[in-house]
This record gives sequence, structure tokens and C-alpha cells, in this order.
Amino acid sequence: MEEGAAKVPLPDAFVQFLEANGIDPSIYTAIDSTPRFIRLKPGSEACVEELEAELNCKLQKLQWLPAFYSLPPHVQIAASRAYRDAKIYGIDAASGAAVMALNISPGDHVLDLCAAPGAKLCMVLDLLGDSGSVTGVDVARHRLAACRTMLQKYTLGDRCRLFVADGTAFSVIPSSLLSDRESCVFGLEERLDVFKEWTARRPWKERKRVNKSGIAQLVSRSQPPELIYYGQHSGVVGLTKEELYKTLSDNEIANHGYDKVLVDAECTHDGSVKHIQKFEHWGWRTLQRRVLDAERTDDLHTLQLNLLTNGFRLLKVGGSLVYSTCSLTVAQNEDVVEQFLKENGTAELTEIDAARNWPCKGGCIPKTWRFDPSTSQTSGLFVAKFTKVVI
Ligand SMILES: C[S@@+](CC[C@H](N)C(=O)[O-])C[C@H]1O[C@@H](n2cnc3c(N)ncnc32)[C@H](O)[C@@H]1O
Repeated sequence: MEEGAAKVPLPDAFVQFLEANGIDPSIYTAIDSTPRFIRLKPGSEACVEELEAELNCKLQKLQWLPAFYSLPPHVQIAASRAYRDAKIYGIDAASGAAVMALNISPGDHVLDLCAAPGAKLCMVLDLLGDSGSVTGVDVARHRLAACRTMLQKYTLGDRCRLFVADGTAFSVIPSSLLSDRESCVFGLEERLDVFKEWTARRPWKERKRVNKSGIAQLVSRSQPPELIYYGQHSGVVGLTKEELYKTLSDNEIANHGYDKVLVDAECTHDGSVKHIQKFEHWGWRTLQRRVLDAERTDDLHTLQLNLLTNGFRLLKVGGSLVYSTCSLTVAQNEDVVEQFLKENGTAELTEIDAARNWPCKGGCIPKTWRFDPSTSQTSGLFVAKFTKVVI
């Protein structure tokens, strides 16, 4: 049997799950010819030839996605010099498309509500360059810590802050008055109890508290957000705790909310052929528990709707939100979109201009898009975009 194809027949329960959701089972058992993708860090164009020589393969530039290249599926990039030197990222092209759908503009304040491990967050930061800010939120502490490591590797942390928090209840607004705040940084010594420059070393008191309580990897809805990283120009330095965690009414958020929000929601990951194939090693029973269990899929539907609703609440009027999942099921995509639109009168499903050139299919609702591995030659992904309007 060829490498990249599932080596045993898929378990009945999974086949039934796929059939119930109109997903073609052959995408998991066919030989996986889906290429790998890399994204170049801005300014690293010169490394392409060097990388081709080192990996002994040709990199194909994607015409529909700037700075992305495809490689043959078997090629490993992790040991390459360009990867170690933080000149390239391993990120699927469909993920890159979801970020492009945000239409990031200079100065945007962006919220990434399910940020870890951070491939999309890094792309947003690269697109923003020397302006705006990014707030990354994730419920899983260890995953968000990995995201922080990635920011440090790619030296992208300056305008970013990371919160371990439940995205369905998160309500920290953007620190958008960066220029005003920079002026008050000069008077830092006079302001007591303000955030100073971030340091990896936790104060003794905090270390003691963490050691005593033992630290849970997942936070609950009722726990306050925990700031695990902030950069010098993320708007945090110079603020008091009260200022940072100040909450606004929905009316105030209409003016002071985020310009862009990404909700790359938790899902069953069935669109990722590589992920599903891993269950051959983890055991198909684990798949039953993690992917197929009805209770879990119902809970997921509620979680996705709540993440989308809260992300949209934090958006300013005129701002846009991209909802994506790496599931191909209608329940986690179009059904969530439909229910969300029913409940949110200020949400308008929006055309994604770039999608005209994407190698993907329309979803079951107009203006939504599906990267389907067999046609797009990418990992599976659903993408929808909303704008907040005034009514
Ligand atoms: C599909 S992954 C996100 C991938 C990420 N956007 C990237 O590009 O690397 C979904 C993430 O949602 C997080 N998550 C699950 N429930 C959450 C919640 N209630 N609030 C915030 N994040 C949550 C998971 O921990 C996981 O890291």
C-alpha cells in the first residue's frame, strides 16, 4: 500500500458519519497526493532557490495566494535551514485563504478567537507589519504557550497580546489608542501598578500561586482571561489592570470594537485527511470518542455558534469577521451560519472577493466557500465572511 493512503478499511461508524454528512469517503483512502505548502516570511524571497537545492525539489508558486508555495507531499521542511532560520512557515494554503478573506489593512486591530497554535495569527501579524495590533485567545494554555514560542521564533510579538480564555465569554477590547498610550509610557514611573515591559520570568508571588493550585490546561467560561504574553507595542504597556480589562457596552463596542475578527473554530477536523489518517495509529476507537460521538458533535455545534456570536459582538460596526472550520460537515458550517444569521440582525453574509480565484467550491449557502481536498488539492476548509452593519 502506498504511503499517504489509509492502510485499513475505514471503520463502519466513520463511513456512516461521512455518508450522513455527504462527504466522499474516498478522500481518506485514496493515495494522498495533496501537496505540502509553505509561506515565505516577508523579505525572505531570496531563500527559494537555496531551499529548492536543500530539499532537492521544485517549489511551485501559487498564483492565487501571495507568498505561498507548494512542495511534493513527502518533503519534510522541519530540518531545513530556511525553517530553522524562521524564513518559512509550514501552513496549508486553505488556511492562508481564510486569512486573506479578512482583507487585513494597515492599522487594523485584529482578534483571533481560537488562535493556537498560531499559523494564522502569524500570517495576520506579517500582513500588518508595523501597524495595528493582534489579540490572540485560546482556551488551551499549552497550545497558546506554543503560539507564544512561535511568535518569539519569528520575532512577531511586538504588536501582539495572548490571552488564555474561553472565547465564548472573552470581552477584552482592543487597546486601540496606541499613540495616546505611547506618550504616557514616558511617565510610566509615575503611574503605579501599570504593566511594564513583558518578561518571561513570573513574579515570585504568581509562581507560588500557580504551584499551589496546580495549573489546569483548559480554562472555564467563568475564569478571567490570563494574559500570557504582550509585546512592547501591543497597547498593554502603561495600562493598569482595570484599564486593560475594562468592558464596554455593546453600543460602545460598535465604535471601539475590533476591525477584524477571525473565528477559526474548534471542530471535528474531518477535512484534514492527514489528521484523520493519524487515527490509524491512535486507534479508531479514539476517533469514535473524539469525532463521532453524538454528544460531542452537538456540544461542538453550540460551541461554534457561541464563539461566532461572541466574536461578532466584539466587532466594530463596518468591521468584518471570518468564520472557518476544517470540517466538511454541513452541521458545523452552513447550519451554524444559518442559525447565527437568524439570531443576529446586524450580521450580513459578505462576498469574499479573493474567492473568485480560489480552487474551491461554493458552500450550500451563497457567498460561503468549501475547500474540498479532492478538488482544491489543499486540506479541507469551510470559510464564510460577515460584516457588521447598522440597522
Ligand atoms: C482549529 S484550532 C485553531 C487553529 C489556529 N487558528 C491556527 O491557525 O493555528 C481551534 C482552537 O480552538 C481552541 N478552542 C476550543 N474551544 C475554545 C474556546 N471555548 N475558546 C477559545 N478557544 C477554543 C482549541 O484549543 C484550538 O486551539
